[in-house]
Amino acid sequence: MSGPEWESLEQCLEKHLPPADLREVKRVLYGKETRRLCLPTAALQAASAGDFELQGYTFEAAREQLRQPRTVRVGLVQNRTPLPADAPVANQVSALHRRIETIAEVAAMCGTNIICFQEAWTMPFAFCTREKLPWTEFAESAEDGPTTRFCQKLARKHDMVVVSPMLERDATHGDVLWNTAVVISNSGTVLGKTRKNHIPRVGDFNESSYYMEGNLGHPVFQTRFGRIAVNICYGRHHPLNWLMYSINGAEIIFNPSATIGALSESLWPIEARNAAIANHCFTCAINRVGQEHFPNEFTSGDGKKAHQDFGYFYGSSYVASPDGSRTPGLSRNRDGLLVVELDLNLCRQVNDIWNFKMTGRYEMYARELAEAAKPNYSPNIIQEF
Ligand SMILES: NC(=O)NCCC(=O)O
Repeated sequence: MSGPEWESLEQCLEKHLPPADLREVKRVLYGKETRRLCLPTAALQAASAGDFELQGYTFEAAREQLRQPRTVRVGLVQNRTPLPADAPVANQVSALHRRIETIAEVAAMCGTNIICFQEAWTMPFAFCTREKLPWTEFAESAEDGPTTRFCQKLARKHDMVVVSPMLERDATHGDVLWNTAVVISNSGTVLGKTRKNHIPRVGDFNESSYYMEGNLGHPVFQTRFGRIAVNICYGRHHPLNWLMYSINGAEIIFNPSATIGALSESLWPIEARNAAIANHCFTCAINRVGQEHFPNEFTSGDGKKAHQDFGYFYGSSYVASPDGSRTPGLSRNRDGLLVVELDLNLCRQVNDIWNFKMTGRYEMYARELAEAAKPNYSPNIIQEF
């Protein structure tokens, strides 16, 4: 399994394919070509000085007679944890705040309207360890914890909606922890929060030791720049999870993630993209980068020797559009900001072509699922003997 030495699929294709083949391969792999977005020189220089990748693309929609284009710029941030996992908790959080502040500054220079960070962005992804301290100390109030206050400042300063996926401690309701994304309006107001609905129990993803499945359903947030939802990481393997955000009207669904190459790299380009196609919406897949080492060895009951790291977080963040096209991914090995311009009119335009909302047999599925979820359900198999 490749680590940082293999930069990206795109770079590999570009290196090895003659231009005519590359064009055809990209057409098949990525759909209609996304145009590169012209980004300000000052932003490119600041990204280079800050040692992170900056890429920009744009998805176009047809001009309509009665509706103006609904153009929005989203910013996807992928990053390493700047300090080692055994540094003091407060130092790790503040180093991450500083890193994100720098990247958000560049996002603002690129005209970003909605920015989203990676899953549990204020901490190392320590859920592999199953240890409680110090990792539970990274949890904060979603409403007024230091990270939310930090994001409110960013939102106000840059007139930007901020999606902040973090470990939540709900002190009002039994001090319970949740894997949450806080959505902060461009005015700086906390618009609300959403919680991870599906908790992995695979490999070293021992997250159920920390929090339960979310209890807030599938909220969609009406922002000044469009209706958005957040399907946190492992939720992307559940098509019905995407569907429910879409049924509630999401035009853009963010998928902040933390996932490693050995487990999911071959699924990564497919799942969020398929969700964009199936639900006539834009999806934004964000993954963290690098390898995180933990002070103590851990095992996960899967026969592997005790180890101190999770594996390689392969970045590769990208945006997919309702017409099935997608941007190239950010690299597998660098911090990065992907700025993508979307015309939200494309959601309805593709809906009118493919009609998945119209042809979806929701009432039939609802009836059959209600039956299938009963303990005495007997699967509808017809057989000769
Ligand atoms: N963070 C998380 O849910 N990871 C699970 C692994 C995956 O879904 O690829």
